Amino acid sequence: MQKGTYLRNGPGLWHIEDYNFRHLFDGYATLVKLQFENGRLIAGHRQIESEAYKAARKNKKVCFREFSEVPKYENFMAYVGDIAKLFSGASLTDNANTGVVKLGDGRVVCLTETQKGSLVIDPNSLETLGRLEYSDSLGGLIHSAHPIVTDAEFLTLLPDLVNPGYLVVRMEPGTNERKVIGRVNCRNGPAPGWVHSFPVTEHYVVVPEMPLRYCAQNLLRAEPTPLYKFEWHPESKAFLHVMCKASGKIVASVEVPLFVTFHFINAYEEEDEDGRVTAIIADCCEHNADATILDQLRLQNLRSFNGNDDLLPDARVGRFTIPLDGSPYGKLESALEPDEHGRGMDMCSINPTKLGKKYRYAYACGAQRPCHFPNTLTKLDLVKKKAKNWHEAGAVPSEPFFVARPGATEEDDGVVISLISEKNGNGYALLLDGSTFEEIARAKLPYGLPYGLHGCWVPKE
Ligand SMILES: CC1=C[C@H](O/C=C(C)\C=C\C2=C(C)CCCC2(C)C)OC1=O
Ligand SMILES: CC(/C=C/C=O)=C\C=C\O
Ligand SMILES: [Fe+2]
Repeated sequence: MQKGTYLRNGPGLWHIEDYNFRHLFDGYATLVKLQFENGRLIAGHRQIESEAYKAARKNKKVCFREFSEVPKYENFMAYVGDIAKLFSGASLTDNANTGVVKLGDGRVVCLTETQKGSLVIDPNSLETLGRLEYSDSLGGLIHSAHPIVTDAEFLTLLPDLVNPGYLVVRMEPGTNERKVIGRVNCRNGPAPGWVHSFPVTEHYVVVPEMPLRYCAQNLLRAEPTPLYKFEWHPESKAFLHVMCKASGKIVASVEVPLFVTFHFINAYEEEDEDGRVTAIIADCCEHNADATILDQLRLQNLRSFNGNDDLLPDARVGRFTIPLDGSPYGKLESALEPDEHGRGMDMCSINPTKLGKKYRYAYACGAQRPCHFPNTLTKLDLVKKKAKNWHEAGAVPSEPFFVARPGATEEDDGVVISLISEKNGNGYALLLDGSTFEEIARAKLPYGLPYGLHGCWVPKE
């Protein structure tokens, strides 16, 4: 196996003193590393030292606005003061608990939905080095938690809550300056749809406009609503916009069936026999247009599985077809029969060399029911429309992360890394063969780790 370090980020600490958080996404970020070297594995974990985390530790209470937790105000004036700080972003969290990416210039950055929560870390010591201060003046407070990162660029979306739309921006390695590629105006709705992630093809950026939209009112609330900072607007419909990366021009903007997704898997350009691009295909982990998955990720629900009740809402690989011939509608279908993966589907990865290109395989978490949370690792063959599943009773695996074998020519030639939380609270690192999906190795960890979200690979130079 290639020498290098797998890093995984995620919310990992869900209490301050005796106050317990309610939602999975509220936890203070915990970074985990698995360092592969000369056939040995060195593991470690560390809390990310965000301002939000440090302030909570110091003051023994929540001090910033997290995903659903907000500071408890001593009096009405304190509340009003905090609302004012919301508009400047000062009261928003920088708890970078969602993902971790390696930029083309070697910096490793942990991210969340807030722009201020872009924190540079040391991949060896896991030390928090400081904030990535964007040097442009694009402003805004939020961005997509999943930028598209390659050695050549960092692409992301900046939702505009005032004038509903999205800026598509690009940052070059070695700089902190995002430059605007173009802007998409929302087709409908009081606010932009949530953009936790978005897909790209070789030449285009796909901007999703989900009917699960940001909600300014919910942002101001002290108590969480069932959809947290969002609102479900089926009447506002759903759209996908396609922007040319080189010119910033919108080449398609189609209405699609209602959908709910956190994670796009990949996208690519479909060509006719003359090599002309006729359509864009975009795949995502789609929750059957049901936003209740967000509330299902409350810790009380996740921790209350009794072995019998089946509470995980159905999900599938949603495949969008976006025609580029000016037609007003796009299609949404299941890319394979959802029963292939137990009707659970999230936390996906692909071979990064296939980013934006026609691809065959994806790795994700599926379900072996009954369950409350995705509990299998699944390899999806999107050509044969088949899935191969890994499952161990009572275990919860985190996102399967694909690392190609050096010199590989086949798409699935590599290993899949996942961290497994066992029923008894212990945990281990699991390596599956990317091709056969059989176990290659497992390494028991000296202590259990919290569930985590997204990872990246930092090769050893
Ligand atoms: C995972 C994961 C974490 C996460 O969100 C965390 C925050 C702090 C999100 C905050 C917000 C929104 C979700 C909507 C708009 C406002 C704002 C408060 C920034 O989301 C995840 O999926
Ligand atoms: C854990 C999850 C979403 C994470 C977002 O980053 C979804 C699980 C759903 O089935
Ligand atoms: Fe995510």
